[in-house]
Amino acid sequence: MKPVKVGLLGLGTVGTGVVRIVEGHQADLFGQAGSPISIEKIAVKNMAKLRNVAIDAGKLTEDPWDVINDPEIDVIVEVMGGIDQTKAYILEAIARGKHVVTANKDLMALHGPEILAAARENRCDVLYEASVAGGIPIIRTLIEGFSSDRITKIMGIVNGTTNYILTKMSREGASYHDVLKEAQELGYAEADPTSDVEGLDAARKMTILATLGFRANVALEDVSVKGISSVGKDDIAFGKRLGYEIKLLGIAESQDDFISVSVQPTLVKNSHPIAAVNGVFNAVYVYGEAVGETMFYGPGAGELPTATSVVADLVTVVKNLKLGVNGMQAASVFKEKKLKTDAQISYKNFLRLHVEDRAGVLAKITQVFAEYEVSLESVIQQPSTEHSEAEIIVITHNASKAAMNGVLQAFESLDVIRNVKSVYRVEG
Ligand SMILES: NC(=O)C1=CN([C@@H]2O[C@H](COP(=O)(O)OP(=O)(O)OC[C@H]3O[C@@H](n4cnc5c(N)ncnc54)[C@H](OP(=O)(O)O)[C@@H]3O)[C@@H](O)[C@H]2O)C=CC1
Ligand SMILES: N[C@@H](CC=O)C(=O)O
Ligand code: NA
Repeated sequence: MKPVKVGLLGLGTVGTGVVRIVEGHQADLFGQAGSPISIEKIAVKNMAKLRNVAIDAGKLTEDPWDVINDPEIDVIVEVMGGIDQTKAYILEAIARGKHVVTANKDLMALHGPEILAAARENRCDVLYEASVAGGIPIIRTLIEGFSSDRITKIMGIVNGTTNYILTKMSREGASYHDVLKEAQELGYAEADPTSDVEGLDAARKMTILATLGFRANVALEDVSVKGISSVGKDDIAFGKRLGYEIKLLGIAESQDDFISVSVQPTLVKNSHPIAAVNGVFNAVYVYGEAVGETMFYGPGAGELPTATSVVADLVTVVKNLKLGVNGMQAASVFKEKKLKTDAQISYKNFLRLHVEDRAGVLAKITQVFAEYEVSLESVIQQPSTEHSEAEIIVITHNASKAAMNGVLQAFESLDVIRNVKSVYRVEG
């Protein structure tokens, strides 16, 4: 039987896993897809590099166009990363009638609608399960599993690198920089890890999840983003004492079709299942009006978990080829996008303030909260290590983002406050 011919763009962490699974699971893949699958060509940056998997050197090329332009290739698997040039390769592949499987969230978050429209027009599949939460089949779940429900909240740990860093900082008191280096060595981090630690990678993934979950085209610029580079060991320790873990959470919410999407370090109550997600593991919590609470858990990065999702998409493409239905999935994005204003977005907050240690300070601070109608759940005061200074920890009830911005601005000119050490969203 003629195999389905695959062209691979990239043979790094994920590409190596794809080769291993396609080679190692041939019989199972054949059983499921109904055709043999053969990797025919592989584009890499440097052909001289030593590889971690046995490869016929004749299959390698340093020019991705050799793969795209090959009329024998049926499916392009893009696991090399990059945005503009990679988009050009993918659009040309689609124009030539090739199906595409990609792990590239950067590309899908920025240009997904354009690429998917081109795919529909050319009756091609473009599948991207590996782009969000590595080995967790969350994209399929949102498109198919929840097609009958209205989703109102998606909350996720969707970046393995930062969860690995925060876990090691919390459990072992490890240094941020040492653990980041370790995550890079393990193949979890992006080529430029700034996008992991500053939250951009998670924001790209939340753009994709919110688009699919709320069925409206959410854009990357709609996501407010804060990363973990300013999270200190003392924040983690304070959180722990109060019964919280700090996690980099992506949070997408929809109320009456008005949506908000954000990524930020968040204090998560220990009793919430997402607080127990550690190391490189990811989890996506989805709340649907009918189904209620659900949560999906698994490895978010790394060679074989990510490649599992890539190859599962490849099997879907081959099954669709058998059925003659490639590129014919119903569009699941059909709603007009309506974004919440800061006055409509509300959540609990944790604040750590360094203040002057004298009578009347607490009253002045609580007065500011009262002026902005922010009510408080708890206030704790303790001596600071600095002379004549006290530390105040406040947890608010749900308060609008607009009101909290007002409070923080007022604190800038409040003489008794020496320093707003940290402000975190609180969940759970
Ligand atoms: N690592 C992970 O856990 C996950 C990664 N992803 C995504 O998967 C993609 C790949 O990630 P990963 O495998 O970690 O990346 P790597 O950096 O490990 O691998 C990239 C591969 O692409 C090749 N490559 C890069 N640029 C070019 C180019 N211009 N022409 C030809 N080949 C090129 C490199 O060649 P050479 O080997 O010669 O340098 C390398 O083989 C990215 O989009 C990433 O965001 C998604 C989920 C998880
Ligand atoms: N760098 C990413 C890789 C997977 O998408 C992460 O750490 O999650
Ligand atoms: Na996934």
